[in-house]
Parts: sequence; structure tokens; C-alpha cells
Amino acid sequence: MPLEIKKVGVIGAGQMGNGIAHVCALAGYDVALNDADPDRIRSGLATINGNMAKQVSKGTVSEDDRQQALGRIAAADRVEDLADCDLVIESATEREEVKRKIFASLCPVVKPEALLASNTSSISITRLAASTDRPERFIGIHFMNPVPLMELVELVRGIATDDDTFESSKQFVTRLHKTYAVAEDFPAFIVNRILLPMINEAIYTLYEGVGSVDSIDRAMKLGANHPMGPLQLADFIGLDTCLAVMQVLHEGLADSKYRPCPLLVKYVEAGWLGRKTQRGFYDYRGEKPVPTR
Ligand SMILES: CC(=O)CC(=O)SCCNC(=O)CCNC(=O)[C@H](O)C(C)(C)COP(=O)(O)OP(=O)(O)OC[C@H]1O[C@@H](n2cnc3c(N)ncnc32)[C@H](O)[C@@H]1OP(=O)(O)O
Ligand SMILES: NC(=O)C1=CN([C@@H]2O[C@H](COP(=O)(O)OP(=O)(O)OC[C@H]3O[C@@H](n4cnc5c(N)ncnc54)[C@H](OP(=O)(O)O)[C@@H]3O)[C@@H](O)[C@H]2O)C=CC1
Repeated sequence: MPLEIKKVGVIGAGQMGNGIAHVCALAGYDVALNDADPDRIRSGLATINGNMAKQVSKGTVSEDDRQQALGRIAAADRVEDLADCDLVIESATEREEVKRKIFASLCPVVKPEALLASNTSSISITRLAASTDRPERFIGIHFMNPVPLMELVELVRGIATDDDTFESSKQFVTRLHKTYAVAEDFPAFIVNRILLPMINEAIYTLYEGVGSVDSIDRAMKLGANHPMGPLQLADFIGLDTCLAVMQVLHEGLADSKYRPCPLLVKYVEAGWLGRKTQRGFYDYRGEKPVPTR
């Protein structure tokens, strides 16, 4: 029987984690938001508050629903505070060892029937599941950024994921008013298998001097009708995450066409990770974003 989900735990209160908590609370789930850094939980809660206020001012959410949703989200300073969750979605930094450590500390505290999920952009669900005590109740639930605005969620079954877990996850995504696409468990699944090589190619285009940041983004926005230029989108996703996904593709598929662009590596090494650090292919510290090349 599929599990009835009432309370959702979210680990990682960064841009994705706060978005996931946001849509879960609006859909009526109780939410516990955890992060390694308690200050991140507070800033995540403030971001959710602000993003819901935007929705109220646009008329897509009522003030009453906003207040109720905010009341459903609790800060979980310790992993132990997730003990009574029916589903825990891990959305921490895109590094396999970080995620494995999180699941190692989570498994002993959550009830045995609880479902575990990862919002990973690229890492093997089968491998993450195998590091837990319940591979059959483990699944990839991959949201898109920005979570409150994007309709798609990828569902990724690991080799051991059972039918009840898959069914519960489908019901969960549907209750969030999102649409799912089912992806097989191969590096970066569907969206990022296609999107990230395009972004990486845009960075090569910059690296080889074919165009400036401005020209590349303008070309793809106006020439291919993309809502954001690829470099603007890379900054939006986070250059650390973009590099991590390209590394998973490169290693997992052993094909040189996925080689991360050295310029992407350089930006990450500089700590210029995009919007979240105020600098990436654009500098966001002034009034308007200014290209950094
Ligand atoms: C890396 C991975 O693993 C997978 C991924 O997620 S890949 C990334 C996938 N995402 C994309 O490709 C996004 C591409 N960009 C877009 O689709 C669009 O630019 C967008 C949806 C982000 C914004 O669309 P837009 O038409 O430019 O709308 P825009 O007017 O900027 O924003 C709409 C409103 O939503 C608001 N908004 C933005 N983020 C928000 C959020 N998180 N919550 C609530 N509201 C939000 C904006 O503030 C704006 O409100 P105002 O009009 O009052 O300012
Ligand atoms: N950015 C995107 O567009 C998308 C990202 N994803 C995936 O979502 C996940 C999160 O990405 P995103 O939100 O962008 O990243 P962020 O960097 O915004 O957030 C990650 C958060 O996880 C925290 N964290 C790190 N280690 C731990 C830990 N051990 N326990 C709890 N929290 C921890 C980080 O804290 P600190 O900063 O202190 O290290 C940070 O607050 C990644 O797996 C990413 O691939 C999926 C879809 C889209």
C-alpha cells in the first residue's frame, strides 16, 4: 500500500530546499526544514516568506493560504527533529559524500516505514539508495529551479525502488500541482543530460572567444527563445552545481564530449558560483548584473 504522507522533512535549506519546503507547505503538508547551518534555516524561512509574499501580490496565492503555509513550516535544527516525517527529501550540496553522510545520520532516526528521497541533479539514485537501510523506499524526486514556478519534477527509480514508493511519490508530486516525467537512473537523468551540456557548450563558446557573455546570452534568448541566456541560467543554477553535474556526466558516461569547460572550473575555483555568491558570469553586486567577461 502506498504510504500516506503527512509530514515532509527537507534537508538543505539552500535555494532548492527552501523552494521544496515552500511548495509542500502550500500544498498542506507539515514541513520540517533542516540544514547543517542553523543560520541557513533562518535565511531559508525568510526567503520562503518573501517568495510567498510575491505570490500574494501577484494574486496566485491568498494571504490566508500564505499565513497557513508559513505556520506549517518548522525549523529543524537537528536531524533528530525529522524523526516523525513520512518523507524526507535531501537537497544538500551536490556532492556524493555529503549526501551519503546525511543519509547515514538520518536512517537511524526516521521511522522504518518513512520514504527517503534525493533532489540530486545527477548522482546515481541506486548508489545513494544502497548507502541507506531502505533502498526499496528510496527514490529520486528532482525538482526544477525556481521550485514554486516550475511545473516539472523528474521521478527517478533506483534499481531497488518498490512500486509503493513510486506510487506514493507520484501522488505526492501531483498534490503539489506539478507534473512528473519518469527518468531512468543514468547520470543526470533527462533534463540535466540535455541542459547541462548545452550550458557547458555556451561556456566553451565564451572560453574560445566566439562571443562575449552579453552576445551569447542575447543570441540564445532572442535566437532560440530561451527565457534566460545559458550563462545567466548557469549563474542561476549555481556554477558549483553545474560543474558537479558535468563531472558526473564525464565520469559516468566516460565520453570526452562531457568534459567540463576549464573556464567553468576556474570560476568555481575562484568561488564565483553565480547569484548565490553575487558573482559568476555576471557581477550582481551593483544595481544591475554586469558581465564579468
Ligand atoms: C540544475 C537542475 O538540477 C535542474 C534545473 O532546475 S535546471 C533550471 C530549470 N529552470 C529554468 O530553466 C528556468 C529558466 N527561466 C525561466 O523559466 C524564467 O526566467 C522564470 C520562470 C525563472 C522567470 O520567468 P519570467 O517570465 O521571467 O518571470 P518573472 O517575471 O521574472 O518572474 C515571475 C514572477 O515570479 C517571481 N518569482 C521568481 N522566483 C520566485 C520564487 N522562487 N518563488 C515565488 N516567486 C518567484 C518573480 O519575482 C516574478 O514576480 P514579479 O513579476 O512580481 O517580479
Ligand atoms: N540549483 C539548481 O538549479 C538545482 C539544484 N538541484 C540540486 O539540489 C541540491 C541543492 O542545490 P541548491 O539548493 O542549488 O544548493 P545550495 O548551495 O543553494 O544549498 C545547499 C544547502 O545544503 C547545505 N548543506 C551542505 N551540507 C549539508 C549537510 N551535511 N546537512 C545539511 N545541509 C547541508 C548547504 O549549507 P552550506 O552552504 O553551509 O554548505 C546549503 O545550505 C543539489 O543536490 C543540487 O544538485 C536540483 C535541481 C535544481
